[in-house]
Amino acid sequence: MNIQRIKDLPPLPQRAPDSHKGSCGKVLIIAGSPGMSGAACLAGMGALRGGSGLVFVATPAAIQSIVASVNPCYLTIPLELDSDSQLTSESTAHLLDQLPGFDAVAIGPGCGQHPWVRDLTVQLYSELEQTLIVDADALNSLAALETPLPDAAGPRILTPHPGEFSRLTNVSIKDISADRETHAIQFAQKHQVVLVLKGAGTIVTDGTQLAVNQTGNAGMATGGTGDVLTGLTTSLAGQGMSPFDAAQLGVYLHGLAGDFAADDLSQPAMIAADLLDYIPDAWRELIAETN
Ligand SMILES: NC(=O)C1=CN([C@@H]2O[C@H](COP(=O)(O)OP(=O)(O)OC[C@H]3O[C@@H](n4cnc5c(N)ncnc54)[C@H](O)[C@@H]3O)[C@@H](O)[C@H]2O)[C@@H](O)CC1
Ligand SMILES: Nc1ncnc2c1ncn2[C@@H]1O[C@H](COP(=O)(O)OP(=O)(O)O)[C@@H](O)[C@H]1O
Ligand SMILES: [Mg+2]
Repeated sequence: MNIQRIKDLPPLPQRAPDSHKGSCGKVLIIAGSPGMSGAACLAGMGALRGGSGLVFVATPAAIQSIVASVNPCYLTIPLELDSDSQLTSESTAHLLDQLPGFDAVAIGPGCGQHPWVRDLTVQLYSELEQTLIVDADALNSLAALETPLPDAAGPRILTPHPGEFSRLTNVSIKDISADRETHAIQFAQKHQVVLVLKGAGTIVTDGTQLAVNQTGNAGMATGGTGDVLTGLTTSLAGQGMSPFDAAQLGVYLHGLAGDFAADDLSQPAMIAADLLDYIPDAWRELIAETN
């Protein structure tokens, strides 16, 4: 199959003067667990900085107050767990009832490898009609399945780093690193997903198109930067961008924010939360370039 190499960025989501929070995308991020509340916060704030009109973060009830206290701009939904680490039936019903109202959904950052994460990931992967961004422990849940990936009811964007991709494919990190493009394209074709293979020169491919990202730097090799990307990509998908375009633009903006952060703060000192403070500069540069 001929692969189309994409060099140009897609058009940016438009924000009409009469836009309101109901027209800029409403997204849901399912993230976090005790000890990893930060991943939920970083992903939620990444979605806010991406431009979403409304961001909801669903997180285990035990850490809801921690997550909510970090930023007042997203809303939180408590996930009630039973003694088997499963969602209670009331909590499942409450979450599923709200799903049709979201424009895009993400699952995985900081969720840990618990039964509720595995079951909810599989259910959303197969049944959600909107774009689903699958990251971190949701990827690990898919990798642990004894069956092939389920058929998906809607577009899927998978955002593994090489370690997660290795678990998904049963190919060693060394072999993946030797030919990142081929492994990414084959996976995207086989599973009909947009695959974002992270790391220096992040690859975005849907199996027919391929973009190799040119922004970003080694200062981004610090915990939590991927969680910010999940939020950003979910936000762009929720603003109506196609899954491939949302992934390509999200990765580009994320890396550009990282480059601005490194310029000001240095690669060693920058941390994931700094990316959130530099996404505005990245947006400004992109908006100026396209005007
Ligand atoms: N503040 C927080 O709450 C944070 C929570 N996190 C969560 O921590 C959990 C574990 O995720 P981790 O990703 O840390 O652990 P993993 O065990 O999934 O992956 C880490 C390993 O993957 C490999 N790897 C990653 N990037 C690579 C690259 N570019 N090239 C080659 N190999 C690479 C390395 O072997 C590395 O040790 C997830 O739920 C994640 O979302 C992290 O996102 C860090 C921040
Ligand atoms: N050397 C690097 N150059 C460019 N980008 C990098 C580099 N190292 C890490 N990144 C980026 O940082 C992010 C790390 O994501 P991930 O490994 O999921 O981190 P975490 O799970 O800790 O949030 C990815 O977007 C990745 O592309
Ligand atoms: Mg990650």
